[in-house]
Amino acid sequence: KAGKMVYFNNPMWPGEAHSLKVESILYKASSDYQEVLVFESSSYGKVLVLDGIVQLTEKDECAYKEMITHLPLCSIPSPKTVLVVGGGDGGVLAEISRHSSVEHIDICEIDRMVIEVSKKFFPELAAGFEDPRVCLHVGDAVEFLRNVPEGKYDVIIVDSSDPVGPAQELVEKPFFDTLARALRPGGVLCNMAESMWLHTHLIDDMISICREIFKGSVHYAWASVPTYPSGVIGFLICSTEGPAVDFLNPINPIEKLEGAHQHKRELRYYNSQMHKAAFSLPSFLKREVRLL
Ligand SMILES: NCCCN[C@H]1CC[C@H](N)CC1
Repeated sequence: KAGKMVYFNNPMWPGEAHSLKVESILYKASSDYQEVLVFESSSYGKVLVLDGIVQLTEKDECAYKEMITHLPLCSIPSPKTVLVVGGGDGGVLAEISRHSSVEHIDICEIDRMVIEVSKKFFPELAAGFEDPRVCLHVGDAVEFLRNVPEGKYDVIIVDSSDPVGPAQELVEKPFFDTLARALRPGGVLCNMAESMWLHTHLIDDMISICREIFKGSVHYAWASVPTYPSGVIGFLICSTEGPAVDFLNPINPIEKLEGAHQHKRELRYYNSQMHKAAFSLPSFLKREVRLL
């Protein structure tokens, strides 16, 4: 209700909750997959919530979408074909479209309601769907990837929700196998990889799986997102065997990116320094996920 605080607690972060003050509820319905809620908050703009978990707020969504997109796309020379798994709000699509080398973007989002709700309440993000290079597939990415030709993509971005609902399968080994098969040699995968403060077991499991499958390299990077539990979110960035990828030194410098895109929107979080810094990890994490 308006004026009330809404609390986000969840088995993914037992014993803690994050709260935001609600000015007004803008949308609330259940899709075939999850409950979809949009509300106007007092201090973070509009907020998109799926099954009681904050997915994005207007104030800080820039950090997540810019980093999950430009960390991989600025790491390889002229990426051409990109796949987004999830990402139904369109924010990542809008970021990918800044890269003039990209010729084709597939997106596979399971829940059509997320796309429609984003078009209505987050038009700046949903503008990503208007790019002529974008091809939308509504369905289960596990199924979609089974029918993708081997080595099709330069980059795959898994912009998923938490593995406690429709996204459960997206952190399991069989899915990573299909991702690796869909990438060309030297291709890059960038996955949402939860919080270093809350999920080191899950991160460790994901890194172990990726180390088996991606023989190029496996790195963990992170960004500050105040409305995500513990205020940070991580990214697992891997490359398949093939041309070496130096993730820590972006080769598509942001200046070029700034000039290349025809968008009037400037980047709000990503830049070359933040790119490099994102791979600097606290000692406890390096020990716990054996990234020493
Ligand atoms: N496309 C919007 C972001 C989706 N990813 C988020 C990662 C962290 C989660 N706790 C919530 C969703």
